[in-house]
Amino acid sequence: MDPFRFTIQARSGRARVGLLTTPHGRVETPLFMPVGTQGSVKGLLPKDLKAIGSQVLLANTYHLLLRPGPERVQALGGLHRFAGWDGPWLTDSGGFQVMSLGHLRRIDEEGVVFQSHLDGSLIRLTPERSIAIQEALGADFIMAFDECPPYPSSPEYLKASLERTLRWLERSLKAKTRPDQALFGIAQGGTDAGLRALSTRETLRFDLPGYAIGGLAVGETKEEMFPMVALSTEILPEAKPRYLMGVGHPEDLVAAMGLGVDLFDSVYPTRTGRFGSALVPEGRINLKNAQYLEDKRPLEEGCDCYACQTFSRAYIAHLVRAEEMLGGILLSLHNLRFLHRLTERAREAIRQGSYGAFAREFAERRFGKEI
Ligand SMILES: CCCSCc1cc(N)cc2c(=O)[nH]c(N)nc12
Repeated sequence: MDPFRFTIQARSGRARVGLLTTPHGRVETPLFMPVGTQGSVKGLLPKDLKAIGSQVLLANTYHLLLRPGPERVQALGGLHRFAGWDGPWLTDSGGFQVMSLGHLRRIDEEGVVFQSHLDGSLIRLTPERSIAIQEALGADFIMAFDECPPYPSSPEYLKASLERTLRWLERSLKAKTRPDQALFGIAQGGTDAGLRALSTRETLRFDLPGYAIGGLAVGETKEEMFPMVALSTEILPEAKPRYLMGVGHPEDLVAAMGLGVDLFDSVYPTRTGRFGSALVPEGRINLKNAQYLEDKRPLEEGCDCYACQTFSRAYIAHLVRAEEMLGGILLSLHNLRFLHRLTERAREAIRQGSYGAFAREFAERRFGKEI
């Protein structure tokens, strides 16, 4: 039986609730995936991630290639055993991080050559090697090796790049050997509607368990991004999960879920938490601001997370000012719980057939008044 069945449980407009079966359990979509770049979601224990409703974690092939190395992770039982998370894992293919982190030396038909950001050593990544690494790491969802073009890029560059990504997808698929891993293709095309449609349609020529919308959330405006998301989900098949890569602001999740996106990831909630900010329905509060030093309220009234149930804004503001680790930990925990509660409420609204009302209520509270 297919280890990656995806069934639609409910619909409300273009939004949908899905049930996605994996070898490491069933998950409900739409869902937000915390990013555990080097095999850990910074500062948070796997048991606490489970407690706040995290379902799928992400890790970076690029980072784990550089340190500790896929062979070591494989010898130690694979990502699930190594990192103590028994739910589903997704690994990105490495190309994006090379272009955003590594010192890219060359990109050609074969793949990319980059200089490690750790020790400057030269490393080659190809579709075949990316898949071999992801197979050794043992994630449930693996990504085809792609190029995420820089923003902005010329139409000529976007077209040549998406065509190469399609050839790399074919090579990624040919290199895949494990039936217990789901390979997602990644559509590109930047913010050019014609090229975005071309890349999405050509990616669909490969019958895959899921499809990612790549090349967005790379610096373009929301006005440029969302028409591409809408165009993508109009073309992508209803019956397969859609993954919008790198999107993690609450308002963007609400808009994209309304367009039929099922999976999200972003470092935003944990990174902004480490920098001292909490996500709240009205937007974001920065605990470095002196106004919170005597504020007895929780980060967010009504939030059920450990940070909100146990501590005041005043205490967390103190921790942030004192540069205590616990400050970033509590804020990361709350911010992830905030996004998981948002997707939980979204799923309930979809089941009730009232996603439109849910999105309007969210927008009124988020944009209706200043904090
Ligand atoms: C662990 C991080 C996963 S998402 C990283 C990411 C983020 C964004 N915004 C775009 C892309 C993309 O186009 N391709 C790939 N492989 N990854 C992307």
